[in-house]
Amino acid sequence: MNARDGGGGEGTLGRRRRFENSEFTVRIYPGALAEGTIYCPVSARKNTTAAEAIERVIERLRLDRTKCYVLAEVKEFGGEEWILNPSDCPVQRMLLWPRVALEQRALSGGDDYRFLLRQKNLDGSIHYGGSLQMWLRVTEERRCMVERGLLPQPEPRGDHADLCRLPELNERTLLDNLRSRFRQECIYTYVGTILIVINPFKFLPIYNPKHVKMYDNHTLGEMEPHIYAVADVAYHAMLQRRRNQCVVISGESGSGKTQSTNFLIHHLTALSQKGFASGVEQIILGAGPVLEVSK
Ligand SMILES: Nc1ncnc2c1ncn2[C@@H]1O[C@H](COP(=O)(O)OP(=O)(O)OP(=O)(O)O)[C@@H](O)[C@H]1O
Repeated sequence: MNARDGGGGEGTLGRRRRFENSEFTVRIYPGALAEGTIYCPVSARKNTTAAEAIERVIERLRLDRTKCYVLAEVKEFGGEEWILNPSDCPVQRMLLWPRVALEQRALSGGDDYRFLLRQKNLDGSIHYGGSLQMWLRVTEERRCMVERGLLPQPEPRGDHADLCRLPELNERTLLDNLRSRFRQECIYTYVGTILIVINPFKFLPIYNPKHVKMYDNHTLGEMEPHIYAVADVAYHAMLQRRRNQCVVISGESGSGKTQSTNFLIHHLTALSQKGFASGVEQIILGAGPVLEVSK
């Protein structure tokens, strides 16, 4: 869970008001209700109700509106599910979770705690549609098949990973597409061979060795947009054409140019060393601050 402050303020009252206005990201796992989606991040405040959060998930994942949905809170992997009333506030429930569940969601440890989206039957009973473990296993297997090129890369619902593929291109559709992807934590979007990055200002678990391997030797656009894909194309073009390659990174101050450069260098050194640590990445990164002062 991440909180973004809604404004200034001083003292206890100010801090409390700021907290009341803080926006949190609640991850809602739709399970079998939305194929290919692990979780749907929803922005919520302390007083956002379960009904409102569900409405946002329905909208984002384009779920069947004729069905009735509820949120279930799980505190133990595979354990009992507590169904929230429509007026319950998920953020308030999350604030009772241990710190590890709130702060280290990308790591292990807090992963037992989560909200699931469940379908409610007409008679009021809950349609469970298989266990979460089973569904996560199926999703993981599908993801592996996509990685190996045996299944096509699914596009986030209603979104385009390449703005060139927007059926109608104007400022509004373009910004809507970027916003919608950003809300699903897809910070990268292509415009042909150009990569747009929106600074998430938070750690995303998309820069690990698994991703380095995943983007190794693929043509641009084949996989979900990523800075590693750009680095990969430049690296292989350099090898094939035996010519220097250039990646231009531009943006306003604080937009993430340095971070993007670091990720780029990380991928290039990982590709060139193929697992052999030579310290070259640290040497190149170490030169960064020196080069930046001469900007
Ligand atoms: N991909 C990213 N993932 C997570 N956080 C990021 C990412 N990109 C940028 N950030 C965050 O944004 C901050 C600013 O990014 P960065 O220093 O790269 O900006 P910059 O464009 O190089 O700024 P300047 O032009 O002022 O040097 C980083 O310290 C980091 O916290």
